Amino acid sequence: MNPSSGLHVDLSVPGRAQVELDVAAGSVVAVIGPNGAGKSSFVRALAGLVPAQGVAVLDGTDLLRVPARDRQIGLVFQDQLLFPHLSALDNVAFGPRARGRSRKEADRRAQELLDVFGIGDLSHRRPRELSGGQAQRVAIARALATEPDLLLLDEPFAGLDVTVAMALRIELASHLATYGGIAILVTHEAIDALTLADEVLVLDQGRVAQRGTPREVAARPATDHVARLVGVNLLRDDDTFTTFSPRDVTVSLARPEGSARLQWSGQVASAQPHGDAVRLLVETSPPLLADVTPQAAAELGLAPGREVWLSVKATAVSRYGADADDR
Ligand SMILES: Nc1ncnc2c1ncn2[C@@H]1O[C@H](COP(=O)(O)OP(=O)(O)OP(=O)(O)O)[C@@H](O)[C@H]1O
Repeated sequence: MNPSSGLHVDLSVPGRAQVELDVAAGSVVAVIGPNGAGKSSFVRALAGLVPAQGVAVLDGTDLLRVPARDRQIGLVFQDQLLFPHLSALDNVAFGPRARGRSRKEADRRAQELLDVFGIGDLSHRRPRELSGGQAQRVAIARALATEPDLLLLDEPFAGLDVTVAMALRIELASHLATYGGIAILVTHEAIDALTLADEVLVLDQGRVAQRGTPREVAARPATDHVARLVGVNLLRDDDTFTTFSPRDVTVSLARPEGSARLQWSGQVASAQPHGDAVRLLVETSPPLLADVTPQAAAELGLAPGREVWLSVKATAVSRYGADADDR
């Protein structure tokens, strides 16, 4: 990597986040982690919305030394609202105009972006005349319009209808594929981390718990949270990790016979449809996922609060880490 391109971060928001990170130009980084892990504090520090110590050097310039309004950054945050008195087109054209583009050129660019995000025909509408999903598309178009070197997206799909979120994800993915800048995306959804990102940054209690490609993080999650997010179960014994799929977990109401199996008991915390199955989150220690058929869920009364036993065959688990043979 050319030392003057890309992003080098070593920053601290005292008591909230401490992050060291190097990102190559053109990369998309997904930031994941449990509630309160410091994800928002980290991206808001880059945007200049919360005070931070340290450095964040983007293409040779330390952002933390640049006033927030002068940072070449596109923001899509839930609370960074659209200008209510401007049309969708004017909201998107605002940035390019403010940076000296002619009105005609800025409007042309804004219209192009609204077209890309499938709302070109709504360009004359004010924010209050748009649905949540449409307004969110305008916000993303606005963030991209200035061709920022760094794009920060804090849960851009939160609160949207599943279908709208999926469509927006696809549009954003195709845009990010050709975007030359760096994008940092905070998300609670595994699908974002796995499909949109080149790299995943896992935060936990304000610290970096893991970094890697989506494939690496999914194959070898370092925290319970990530394991559940990517849909595998993770047990940790010092430096050895054991993983198994929720599909390989047997759920029963009575303690399973036979000692050759790993087994746990706990209360069902949630039961959600998951493809053809019902995915249970069970409050064992640590919490585990189990997939059962809808028929089994109904027969066993697997609703939140139900006490169950979980078991898994030794042949269904894989192990990795210092003491495992690492296959
Ligand atoms: N304005 C604030 N002042 C002081 N502490 C804060 C403030 N905002 C957040 N915190 C604390 O900083 C820590 C990190 O919070 P942050 O919002 O960055 O986490 P997050 O990973 O984005 O969480 P979530 O997924 O819930 O949005 C938490 O302990 C939180 O309570």
